Amino acid sequence: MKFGGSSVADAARVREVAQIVLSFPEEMPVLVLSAMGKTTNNLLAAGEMAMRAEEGVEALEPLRAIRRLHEDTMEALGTDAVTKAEVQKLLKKLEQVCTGIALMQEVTSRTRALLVSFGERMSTRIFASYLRSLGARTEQVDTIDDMFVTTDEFENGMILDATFSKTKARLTLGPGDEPVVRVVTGFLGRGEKTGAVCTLGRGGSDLTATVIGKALGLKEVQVWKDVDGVLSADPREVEGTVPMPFLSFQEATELAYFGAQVLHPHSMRPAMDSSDLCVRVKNSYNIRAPGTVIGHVRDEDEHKNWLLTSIVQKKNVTMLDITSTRMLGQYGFLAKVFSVMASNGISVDVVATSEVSVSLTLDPSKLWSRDLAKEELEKLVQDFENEGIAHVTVSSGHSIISLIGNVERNNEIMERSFRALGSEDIKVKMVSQGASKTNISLLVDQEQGSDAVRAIHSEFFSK
Ligand SMILES: Nc1ncnc2c1ncn2[C@@H]1O[C@H](COP(=O)(O)OP(=O)(O)O)[C@@H](O)[C@H]1O
Ligand SMILES: N[C@@H](CC(=O)OP(=O)(O)O)C(=O)O
Repeated sequence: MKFGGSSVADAARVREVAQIVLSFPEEMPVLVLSAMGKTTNNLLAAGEMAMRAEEGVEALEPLRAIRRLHEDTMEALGTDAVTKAEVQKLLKKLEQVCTGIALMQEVTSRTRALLVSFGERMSTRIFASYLRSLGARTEQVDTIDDMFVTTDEFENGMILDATFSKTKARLTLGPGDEPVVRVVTGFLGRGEKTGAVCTLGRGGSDLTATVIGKALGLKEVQVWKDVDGVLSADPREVEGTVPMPFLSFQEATELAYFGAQVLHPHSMRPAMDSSDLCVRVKNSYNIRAPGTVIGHVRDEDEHKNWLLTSIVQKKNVTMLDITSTRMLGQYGFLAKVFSVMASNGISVDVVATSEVSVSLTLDPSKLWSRDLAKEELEKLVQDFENEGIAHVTVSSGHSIISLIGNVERNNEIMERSFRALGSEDIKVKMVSQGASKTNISLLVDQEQGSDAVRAIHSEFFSK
């Protein structure tokens, strides 16, 4: 069972979640917890501010907020003295790391990963202590202690195979062992080569949960959030969203990749690799809601009525239009285009080709900062010119609207979507339905992006 930051945001939420966990007396779930509330964001802010700090870093507001939240929570829950001491030690170490950043006037990716790790390391200790106070046998587990092994991208480590055997060994109860609830840190691992603390990328606790599910051969991983499941669109953008009873892993992966914050892009992979593991998205604020089951295939009945699952928007998208009359249609044109992209280390999101041009959208996460993006794009355009691929135009400020649904009925999906967009006078600049069987992508101007999502959502979910 995984509980995200919003589910363990304060003492009251911790009490609620503990009741959810204890309502499964016959089970001894493995719990995966994220940092409390907005602690991860506060830790990142503390790192940035520490770089410019003059006086002692402990005065920095994000650090004060972190200390206040965890001390107040321990006070309210009556945390035992040993755990209190452990958390105080972590808070002290956190301040030392920030002091180091202030002295060095620099915060590296490796340091940021270490910085954010304090969130999950504290939340799991406090939660385990509270469960113990309710009479449950519990054990707090740090995945950075010889359990989750990742590649050495400090803030986006990929899970390495060694993780599965280590996790199985660490969490499997022996024949004589007393049943115990393990409270495991989400989001964290350790780089195989550097041995440095690494994170699995923002939202990575979902991935921690599915990795554990696969390692232990579980039937179900429950991901508890603050919504009734995977919804038909982002509830912060669209009114009247409805929870989906079922999603395939592929739909969930496309949703996450194309911008739905609700699931981590890589979190479905371990579940997809396990023949009988499903993921259930539940709401810790509304435990009666059935939630969304994410599994391999829809059953027949489901499939018959299945049209559109969800609409998701990815903003801040840059598009390249590559026009060449000389090379189009000739063997190797596309290969040349993609080799230029690869040599610049820029990943492509969506492609649409026409008789005389290729349009590519660039994954915004690969364009970290405005000036880097500008330099990077200028070099990219220059490389295309040098390759003699002819004219390239760059345009930014687009949104990709992805329609995750039954692409076998894409005529109906497209016809109704274009009608909805037309009635709002929203212009579609590119359409792409890649190899994916579940995703049709439309490119629109970013300032019309949310209106586009609302118009399509109203067409399919408000009738
Ligand atoms: N299609 C969607 N379905 C459900 N939630 C969505 C969707 N798109 C965006 N969200 C947002 O994702 C949030 C849940 O994801 P997240 O913040 O990662 O939860 P947690 O921190 O509890 O794991 C919701 O509060 C919601 O605002
Ligand atoms: N705390 C980490 C990991 C995570 O998955 O958080 P959440 O479950 O709140 O999305 C983050 O904020 O990215």
